[in-house]
Amino acid sequence: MQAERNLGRVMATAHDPLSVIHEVRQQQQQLSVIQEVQQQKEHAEAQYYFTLLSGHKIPSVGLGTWRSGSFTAKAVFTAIVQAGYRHVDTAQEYGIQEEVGKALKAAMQAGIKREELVIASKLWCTDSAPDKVKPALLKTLKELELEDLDLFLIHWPISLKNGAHKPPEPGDVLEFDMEGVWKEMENLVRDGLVKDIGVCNFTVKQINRLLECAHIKPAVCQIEMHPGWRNDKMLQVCKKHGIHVMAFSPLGSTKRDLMHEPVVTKVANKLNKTPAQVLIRWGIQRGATVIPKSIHKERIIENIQVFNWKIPEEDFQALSSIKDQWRTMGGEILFVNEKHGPYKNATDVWGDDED
Ligand SMILES: NC(=O)C1=CN([C@@H]2O[C@H](COP(=O)(O)OP(=O)(O)OC[C@H]3O[C@@H](n4cnc5c(N)ncnc54)[C@H](OP(=O)(O)O)[C@@H]3O)[C@@H](O)[C@H]2O)C=CC1
Ligand SMILES: O=C1CO[C@H](CO)[C@@H](O)[C@@H]1O
Repeated sequence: MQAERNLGRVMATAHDPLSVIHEVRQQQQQLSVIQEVQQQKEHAEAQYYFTLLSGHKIPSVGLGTWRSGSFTAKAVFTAIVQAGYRHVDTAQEYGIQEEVGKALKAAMQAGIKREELVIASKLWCTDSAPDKVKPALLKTLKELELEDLDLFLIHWPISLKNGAHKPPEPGDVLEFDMEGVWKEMENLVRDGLVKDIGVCNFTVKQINRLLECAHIKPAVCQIEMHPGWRNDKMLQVCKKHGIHVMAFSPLGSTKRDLMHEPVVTKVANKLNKTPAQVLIRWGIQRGATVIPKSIHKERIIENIQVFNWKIPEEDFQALSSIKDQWRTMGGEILFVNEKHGPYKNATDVWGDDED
């Protein structure tokens, strides 16, 4: 608009015809750059959101906060105010929700509106019992200093007793009342405390069981997903039911060096992007929201520069062909190979809960 006004002013006031032509050309160039930037911005914004079953929008990139420790508040504030993130993923279990809350408050004081933000948290296993769901949510809201939450997820399809060991021991595991817990999750939506509800780490069988008893379908299923653990079956099943997938540990977390995987570095070099950007973009192109964690400003910014470019089909296929497939999440917390845990082993997706 400003360039258009300037252009009009030049036309109206200039006397020398040659200088008028020169200035008009300059202004036209300026105008087309502005238009291009505006189009790119709109394009990036359009790419930044997916729509959930409820009709609410969810960003395709969010900031992960697990293990962010004392750097959490700074990382969250940087992500929102300096890097343009509008989605933060956290959990009661991470022990940093008060830090997240401080950063959200500061971001809102800096002019970000609450309704622009999608804040997700999770119900920890020691609260995975019907009578504990609402108190757990209220505690989370208090820590985050929010009146409502955008997304509340069952963290694991498992119930643990209070004071369970970390990692839990077999004697810590209780019967998981999926139907009862989900009913209480639904009540949170009805009470206006939560906009959308969902699950994490569910197996295909558990998703199917949940769909049989749910009155409100899970909007989101958060699972480990990256080229080293594609999780194809879960992705397919979720897509079939319109459940949006949120990919955790998209960079391989701290256990898997995906950023030096030859195919990842090859594609990154070819596209002139970083390995992290290629991994994040790969998840988005599969239709998922991706939640990389970083406490470093330059990486936080880098990890959201994943719009206005695409991984070409042949490179996408190459990234989707890594043979060595295993989840980074599981073994260390005894959810894998545990009688009551969801998975039989690190490559199982169906789960043994009904075997
Ligand atoms: N629902 C669930 O059960 C689970 C949910 N999650 C969620 O998913 C989020 C992401 O997963 P997470 O396991 O943390 O792992 P990520 O795959 O996001 O990897 C995080 C690691 O990558 C580093 N890193 C980040 N960006 C870059 C970059 N551009 N270049 C190089 N290194 C980088 C980080 O270091 P640094 O911080 O030093 O930059 C950190 O060591 C979690 O934080 C959590 O919110 C995770 C696991 C389970
Ligand atoms: O999100 C996650 C990260 O931290 C937890 C352990 O404390 C995991 O269980 C989990 O799934």
